[in-house]
Amino acid sequence: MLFFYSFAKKTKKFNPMSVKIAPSILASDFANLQSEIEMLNASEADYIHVDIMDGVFVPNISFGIPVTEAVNRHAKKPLDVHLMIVNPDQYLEAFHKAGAEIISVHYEACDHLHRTLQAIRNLGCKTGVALNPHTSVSLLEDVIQDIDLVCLMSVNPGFGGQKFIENTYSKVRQLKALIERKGTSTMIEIDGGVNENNAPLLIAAGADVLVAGNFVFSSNDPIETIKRLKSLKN
Ligand SMILES: O=C(CO)[C@H](O)[C@H](O)COP(=O)(O)O
Repeated sequence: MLFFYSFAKKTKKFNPMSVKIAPSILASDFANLQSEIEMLNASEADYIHVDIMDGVFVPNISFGIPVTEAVNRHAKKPLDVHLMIVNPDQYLEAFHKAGAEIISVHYEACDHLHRTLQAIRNLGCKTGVALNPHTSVSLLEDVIQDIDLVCLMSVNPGFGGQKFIENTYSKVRQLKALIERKGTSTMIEIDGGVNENNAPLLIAAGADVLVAGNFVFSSNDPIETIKRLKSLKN
């Protein structure tokens, strides 16, 4: 519970009963990043989702440490940093210093996931593990107690604006069952193709955090879109 409230400390409006929304700035206007962050500050978003892509782990390059640091300078919401990179251990400290509150690494990119999670914890950040669509949640059985947030990829990582993969619902239910069986307070985050049609089903399956890129930033009124997503019930 303490963990839950510490995430909320930077958030002005906070309703513990509602799903949390993490707009992905991958879909924002990079030429106007400061005003995009100020828009998110004024919204009901819970986190700012920051996608780091290296062109190796995923077939796209987004931005890196200096941009994350610049975002953090203006952000009044916690940064939820998703590392889609190889050798994440090498950059954990740099992203911590750049302002990350949650650091998610990919299961598929870590040879020694337990060690990586300890390193994230030792920096004082919350630990996140992202799973590609083909990766089974059962692989987290022996490490779930060390994970604050599991990010289930509902698209193949690398690009915004892709179609949501329907198998995600079943993965959310499996992960929820694992978390309940192990008695951890791990949050379930969904990333990719989230919109107001699939969001209620994801919430019903057990999702705690919804990442939304294009659905928010391509809408006519992103602040209103975030509010609508946040008010959705299962
Ligand atoms: O991780 C990502 C892509 O790898 C993005 O965060 C994700 O795609 C969100 O964007 P959208 O909501 O537009 O799908």
